[in-house]
Amino acid sequence: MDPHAPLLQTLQTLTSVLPEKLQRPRIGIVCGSGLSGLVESFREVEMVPYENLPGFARSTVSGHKSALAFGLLGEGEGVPVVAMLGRFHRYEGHDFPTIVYPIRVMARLGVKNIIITNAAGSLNPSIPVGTIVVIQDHLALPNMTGSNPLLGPPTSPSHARFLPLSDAYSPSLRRLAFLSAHKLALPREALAEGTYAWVCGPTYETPAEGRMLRHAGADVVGMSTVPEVVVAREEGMNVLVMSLVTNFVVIPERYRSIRDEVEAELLGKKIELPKEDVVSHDEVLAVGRQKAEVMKKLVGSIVELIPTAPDLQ
Ligand SMILES: O=P(O)(O)O[C@@H]1C[C@H](O)[C@@H](CO)O1
Ligand SMILES: Nc1nc2[nH]cnc2c(=O)[nH]1
Repeated sequence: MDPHAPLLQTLQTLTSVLPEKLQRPRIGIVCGSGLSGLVESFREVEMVPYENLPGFARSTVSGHKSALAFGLLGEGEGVPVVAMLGRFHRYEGHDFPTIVYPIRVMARLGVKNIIITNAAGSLNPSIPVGTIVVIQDHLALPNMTGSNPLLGPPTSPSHARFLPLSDAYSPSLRRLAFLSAHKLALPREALAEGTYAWVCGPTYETPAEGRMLRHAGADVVGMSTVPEVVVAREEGMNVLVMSLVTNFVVIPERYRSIRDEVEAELLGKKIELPKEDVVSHDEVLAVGRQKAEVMKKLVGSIVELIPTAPDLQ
């Protein structure tokens, strides 16, 4: 896809369908798997299906809708926001310009701060299922091995050819996440800080892959987000990422030994087998539903605080 061609048309379509007060959202939100319920706290919502927007693909993953939601969030007049209800993943077969196209649209609408959510597996025994992890850094194997979302000519002459990512995750926005958790009286363990590993998917990790990512310093792993972060940074946005831990990545301390089992069997002995877990997308969506309310409140509170932070304007 030529990423430039439909941008103007997308913007014209949005201007023609949106009331004036929703046309310049200040904050963008990306809803991860099972987290589209975030839109329930918007007021004066206008939904624009992706199929009506030139350049937008359709999400094919359950737990992801296919619409942009515009609305007002927070007390008083409210802050104009736009949310992606459904994102595009590389494993669905979308190319990078398509995956990040909505982020480029948000940037042209005037979004300066973006809150990206996702569902992720925990690699860290001290980060249990249900925790919301405020991401401080990432490990992107695809970026490092030839599948970087910025491959190819820059989309704009104003974009840096070599984008630094050492400052990708805004400390000011991360601060607001923890302040909000305090304001909402969430227990301390509801939130954690950590590093997100991006893998292409759609396969979940083998135990050896999970172990490697853990040893490499990742706390959670998922199949999205990093392309959006990279492009949001290229577009000059401040980025906050919050991962909802929906499962533990299966990393057994030791492998089940088929040889031991056979040898025991031959000696007439019985071996106690450890329970073997496998992760499923249904489990991922179920935890998303359980934690939807907390995530909604947290995002709402952060959105309300952003206009009060001078360095985020
Ligand atoms: O879109 P996100 O990253 O929230 O979705 C995660 C990663 C896969 O798309 C899916 C796997 O269960 O959930
Ligand atoms: N790669 C990956 N993505 C996920 N999304 C939700 N859980 C997981 C997981 O365990 N691994």
